[in-house]
Amino acid sequence: MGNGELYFTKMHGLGNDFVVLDGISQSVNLSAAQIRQIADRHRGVGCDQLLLVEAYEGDDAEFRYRIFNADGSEVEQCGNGARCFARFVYDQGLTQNTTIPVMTASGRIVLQIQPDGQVKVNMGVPELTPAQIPFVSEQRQTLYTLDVKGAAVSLAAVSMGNPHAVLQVVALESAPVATLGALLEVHPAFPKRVNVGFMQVVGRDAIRLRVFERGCGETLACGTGACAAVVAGRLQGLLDDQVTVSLPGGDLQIQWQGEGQPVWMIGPAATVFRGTLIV
Ligand SMILES: N[C@@H](CCC[C@H](N)C(=O)O)C(=O)O
Repeated sequence: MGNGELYFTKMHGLGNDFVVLDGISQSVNLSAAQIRQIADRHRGVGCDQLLLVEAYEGDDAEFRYRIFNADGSEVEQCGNGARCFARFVYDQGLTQNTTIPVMTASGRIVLQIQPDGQVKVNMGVPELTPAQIPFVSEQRQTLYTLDVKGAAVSLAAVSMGNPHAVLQVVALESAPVATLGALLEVHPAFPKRVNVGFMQVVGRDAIRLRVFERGCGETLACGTGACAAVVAGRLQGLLDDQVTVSLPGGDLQIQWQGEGQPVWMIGPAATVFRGTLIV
């Protein structure tokens, strides 16, 4: 640290907050330690994830965007981040298009800026094969049972490009999000660690959700977590194909027609401030 400056934008999607860096107009090469410092809420700007926007050379996408958790780890996908990325490249004049294909570490996704300013995202087809999540199991099941410190925990396992465990709870307020979330994040059954969602089913078209995110702890909202929860709930026969997911930071609309189909997410993205980082 201490030998350069980087322009950044602070954004959030339902309180899941991001430092967004334009890696097209400036050169960005950050170590994991520098990302941890930027994400630090006392010694840095503070964020759940850092998003890096880059040019993409191929024909099938306009941009590439990379996602780093607050602990410095690079990850595959981020739903709230995708919406903020779309607003960022559009509002900064990096594109004039309102339909924006972008390459992520888990493949191509397509973002659509809506007339009301919200962003609709095709989040791709969920992956349910254990080895692809990755999750250690001989066969695919709707629900798995894991031993967590001697207790049997029932959960669904879904990848939205990144790995998710989804647990159903009766009362969200008293769910052991911090304790059980932290234990499951590093459970050996998830070799790349996991995001852990606690889902309360309110009706066939509504759930409440809290997510303990891999690499940063509980956040106010998790877009891929909302998608994974709807997939898990649909596969258990609990939900219809259009679901309002209420997170601590606000609501997302999630649609999933079923096996082999992509998950659609609609939600807001907000810009909070811009500034200069000393790195
Ligand atoms: N907040 C994100 C997910 C960010 C990445 C996640 N913590 C992981 O490690 O996979 C979202 O909105 O999806």
